[in-house]
Amino acid sequence: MVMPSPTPVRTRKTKAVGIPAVDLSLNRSLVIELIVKACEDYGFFKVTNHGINKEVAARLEGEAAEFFAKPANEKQRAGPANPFGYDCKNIGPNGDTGELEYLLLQANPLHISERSETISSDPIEFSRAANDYVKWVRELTCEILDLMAEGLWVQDKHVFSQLIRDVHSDSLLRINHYPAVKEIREWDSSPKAIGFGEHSDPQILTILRSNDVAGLQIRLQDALWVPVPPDPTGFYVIVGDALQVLTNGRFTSVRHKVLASSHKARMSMMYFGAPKLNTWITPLPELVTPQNPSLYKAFTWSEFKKAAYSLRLGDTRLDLFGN
Ligand SMILES: C=C1C[C@]23C[C@@]1(O)CC[C@H]2[C@@]12CC[C@H](O)[C@@](C)(C(=O)O1)[C@H]2[C@@H]3C(=O)O
Ligand SMILES: O=C(O)CCC(=O)C(=O)O
Ligand SMILES: [Fe+2]
Repeated sequence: MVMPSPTPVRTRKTKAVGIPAVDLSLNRSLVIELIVKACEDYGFFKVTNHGINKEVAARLEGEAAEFFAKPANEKQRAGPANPFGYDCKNIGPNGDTGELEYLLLQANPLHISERSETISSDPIEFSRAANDYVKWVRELTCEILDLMAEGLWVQDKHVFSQLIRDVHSDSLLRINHYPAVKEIREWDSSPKAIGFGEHSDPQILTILRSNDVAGLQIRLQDALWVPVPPDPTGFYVIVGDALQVLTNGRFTSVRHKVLASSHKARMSMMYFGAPKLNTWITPLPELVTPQNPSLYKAFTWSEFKKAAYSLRLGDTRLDLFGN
């Protein structure tokens, strides 16, 4: 009998590229320069020295781990996610699937505390942990958006962050759990299971934090995929479609995906910063010039969301709104 070769076979094209990292404690003008460059080249970067106490993420991660460890029938009490709550393997309303289970919540205290009743036997503790996390991560999102606005030389430095700060902002909190894969055959050339398929995030900015388990990959502009090393001490920043439009294409929303291929479960927590539903999303006037005419038609966040939810996960929805 011929045994399979023990040599790992590369099934997809990936590239060994360093992910941009920005130390937020550095000099402000250097931080701004690094952020703008990362958003133009990658639509993605890591932040370190962000000022968020590690206990804040650890508490929510602990609460979520307790929830995901429950028997399936108990978890289903918090679902299905249409669009909010718990779900397993189904992503969105149009037949997309992945090797994960998740909680998807609106990032406001009332919604979180109502939902906590079906998520935890100690709902007060769960909602405290989730609301605390959201509060800190929203601050970080706004700080980064202000740095971006400054780097783009727009007049109103809070032009992006005020959209997220609005009490009626449509921001979301998502906690994904990718169960461990029982057997990984290094020599197996079959494609790795898709945890979360290729897509861009529709919102303005996503702040992602994961445990120490790999799986996330981003797609570069030359279409090569880059694995993102997990770092529970940092936060990854993802430019969303709405920020691409607001910056008239100067920042690009990054396509990303998660491969489910580890012996250990991956847990990730995403805060998706979004405006309120009736906000107009249109390129900032400062970024529209005769040399750079507006690339997009004006639309409301509600119209864009409706389009996103009528499409599949991997579809490029911005094509529908181009000039
Ligand atoms: C297939 C879908 C799932 C999604 C809504 C959509 O119709 C297309 C966008 C998807 C996405 C990706 C980023 C976020 O995880 C998410 C919550 C979002 O706002 O857009 C998901 C949506 C979802 O899982 O409901
Ligand atoms: O789970 C992850 O690491 C990323 C998930 C993701 O991209 C999403 O939920 O939109
Ligand atoms: Fe995403």
